Amino acid sequence: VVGGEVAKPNSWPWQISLQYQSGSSFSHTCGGSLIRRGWVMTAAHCVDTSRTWRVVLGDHNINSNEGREQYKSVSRVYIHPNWNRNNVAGGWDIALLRLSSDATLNTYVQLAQLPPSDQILPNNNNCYITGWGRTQTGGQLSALLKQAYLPTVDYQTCSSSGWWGSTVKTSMVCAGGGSNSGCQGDSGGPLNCSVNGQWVVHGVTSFVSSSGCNAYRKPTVFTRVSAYISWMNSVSI
Ligand SMILES: CC(C)c1ccc(NC(=O)[C@H](Cc2ccccc2)NC(=O)[C@H](CCCC[NH3+])NC(=O)C(F)(F)F)cc1
Repeated sequence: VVGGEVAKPNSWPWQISLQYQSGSSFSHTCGGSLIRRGWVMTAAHCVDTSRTWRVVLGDHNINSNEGREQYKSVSRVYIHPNWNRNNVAGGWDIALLRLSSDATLNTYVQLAQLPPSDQILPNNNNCYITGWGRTQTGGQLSALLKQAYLPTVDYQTCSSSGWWGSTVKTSMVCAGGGSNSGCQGDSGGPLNCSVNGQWVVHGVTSFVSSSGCNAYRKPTVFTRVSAYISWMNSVSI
């Protein structure tokens, strides 16, 4: 997350850290959202390589064990069948992870609220991106979970010339486009939007401009969750 601030610990209790085994330890690679006690929603591009994954729930500092974490291995990865790893602009950048055992829900670990099928937010809706991703283009991961105010940019604007043009599809959500943005390592994490006074996960962090994470008029692009509700239900969730 470029810009924004360190989040109050466990204030986004559905946020998870997706980590892969490297040697004898695990490394953070992406974010995700706990959507059922045994299921995590993340980006397809996060899991389209075969690795040993683990999901950390209830985390704040990914480099230390603060006692609130739950560590889960992943028993199965469901990548959207239409995902094309050579074309992130094609969309379909969504995947579900079946956990080896159910999470325990408590103050630090809660389920995300998902939107109704095909709900589209208005322009400039109040949203926050959260994650442990790089804090600058080419910078380092954040040890502490960060949040940044990232209001939605509607499709008409986001797909116009000077913005993303035809790279962005209606199955995506744009947010930001100013000094705040997502960045590598935030992939798969939630775009948390305030709807009727509740936080609803409307986006899965998908891509930023290759000329820089917070490039002007290149909002962070998210998979639009409301476009995939039926697919997620079909994965026997
Ligand atoms: C033109 C279109 C096909 C397109 C292709 C690629 C991108 N962006 C990218 O590929 C930039 C590259 C990058 C590297 C370093 C620093 C900044 C940006 N990376 C990204 O946007 C990666 C997803 C890559 C998926 C494909 N493997 N996502 C993210 O960094 C995140 F966290 F914002 F979601 C954007 C659009």
